[in-house]
Amino acid sequence: MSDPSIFSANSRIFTPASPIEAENLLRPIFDRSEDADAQEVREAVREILYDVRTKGDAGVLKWASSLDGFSGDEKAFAIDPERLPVAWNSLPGNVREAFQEAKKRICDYHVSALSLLHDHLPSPGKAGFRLTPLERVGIYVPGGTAAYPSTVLMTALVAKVAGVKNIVGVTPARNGEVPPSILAAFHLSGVTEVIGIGGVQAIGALAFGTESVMRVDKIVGPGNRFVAEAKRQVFGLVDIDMIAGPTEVVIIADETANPRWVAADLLAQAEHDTRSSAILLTDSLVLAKETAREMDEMLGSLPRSAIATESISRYGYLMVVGGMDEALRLSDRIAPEHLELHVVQPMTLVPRLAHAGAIFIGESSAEVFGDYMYGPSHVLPTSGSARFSSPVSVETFMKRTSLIRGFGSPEEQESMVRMTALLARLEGLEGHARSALQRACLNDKETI
Ligand SMILES: NC(=O)c1ccc[n+]([C@@H]2O[C@H](COP(=O)([O-])OP(=O)(O)OC[C@H]3O[C@@H](n4cnc5c(N)ncnc54)[C@H](O)[C@@H]3O)[C@@H](O)[C@H]2O)c1
Ligand SMILES: [Zn+2]
Repeated sequence: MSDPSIFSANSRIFTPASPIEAENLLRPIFDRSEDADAQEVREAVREILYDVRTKGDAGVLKWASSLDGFSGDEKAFAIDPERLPVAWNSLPGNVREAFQEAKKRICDYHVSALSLLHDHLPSPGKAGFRLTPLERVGIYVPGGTAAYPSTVLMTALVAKVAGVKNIVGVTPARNGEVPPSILAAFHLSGVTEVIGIGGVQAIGALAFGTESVMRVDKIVGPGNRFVAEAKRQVFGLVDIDMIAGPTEVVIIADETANPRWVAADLLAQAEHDTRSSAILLTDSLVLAKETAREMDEMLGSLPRSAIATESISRYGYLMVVGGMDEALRLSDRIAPEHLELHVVQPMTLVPRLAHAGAIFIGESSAEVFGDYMYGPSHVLPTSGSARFSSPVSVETFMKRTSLIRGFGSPEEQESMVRMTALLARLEGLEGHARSALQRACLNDKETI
């Protein structure tokens, strides 16, 4: 653990002489999830999931009580739905107003995203597809060390807009209680089925089903490394949105950027978690030095300075590179969850960047607004997975069914019968060939 009183962000300024040196310096951020404890986490998760799968509610109870101090029986898993509106009404008026505004923006964005998705119903002789919402989805809301009601809105509202009928919220009770802000957020999102258990045992209950928890089709939502590993292990039995790792931001900035804003945005990311990563890529040594000075000053009064200092000292970088091209290349290599562009003409960089969960264009578009107020979900691919996966969206909660409606003409049919039978026999599947041949319009079927 770094000592916040002697740490200086200046020690995190790097001036690599070559692209390969820059990549080597950044290597620790790629290994954040694979530290010495990774194997232990996998084993611990396997044991808990085994208990839940084989013992049902008794398995859930065992781990909820030993890990989270849960007291009560399995009837206490489900939270009385009448408590949700009570929790909502207990929030101060200005907080309710902010939540309602967030809800409006999230719904507006996802309704418009949904309007771009269309079924393609096939005309005779064509193929198409249909999109259907999932029937039953579990929304995991983390709650081990802090309450994240914003995550309820950023997942459950998206599921609602997508048309999911049954949404079950799961979140750990801390000291026997689910924070009222979480219950209030479920109420605002229209979720009435809430289960007050968390961690691996909750993921197991959702995936396998127990006597008191009905299994779901998909589990969505972030969580700590135990939750992420549990989702990885149940994937296949149910679908999952992604395996969320520690959060990160990359800021690409030129000499025109405001170092105070850059510093504030780096620290906002760093305060999440000791394994968060906050990275500045700039072509200006002056900006890097001023940003370091601002960070040191801000860290002094930040309530979570111990966490932020720890994450900056391990995974924070103020990297001075040879030019914007190199900054863009490194950013794409990192494929950050969040990418901010503090440069003169930020829109010109967007087409040149292929990999990021969300791009915040221009220095006014701070990532923290994305956590709460911009419409797109703040549940985004982390740890470089933006190279191959997408943010939570309406499509997360939908699936596609192919629709097939015959061939366009007797001639086409005849030709397809012939080719299908040929390929089926090549694969040794005579039953397939005969099934196709049943549809032949030829006079002499045996000649095929
Ligand atoms: N990406 C996002 O959008 C987003 C949003 C909010 C939070 N988060 C992340 O979610 C995470 C929240 O973590 P958290 O811990 O506060 O809550 P959590 O709900 O993810 O995890 C708490 C649970 O972990 C289990 N657990 C704790 N120690 C364990 C052990 N030794 N063995 C087995 N299980 C154990 C407990 O059962 C507990 O209920 C953070 O990493 C945070 O950064 C991400
Ligand atoms: Zn954040």
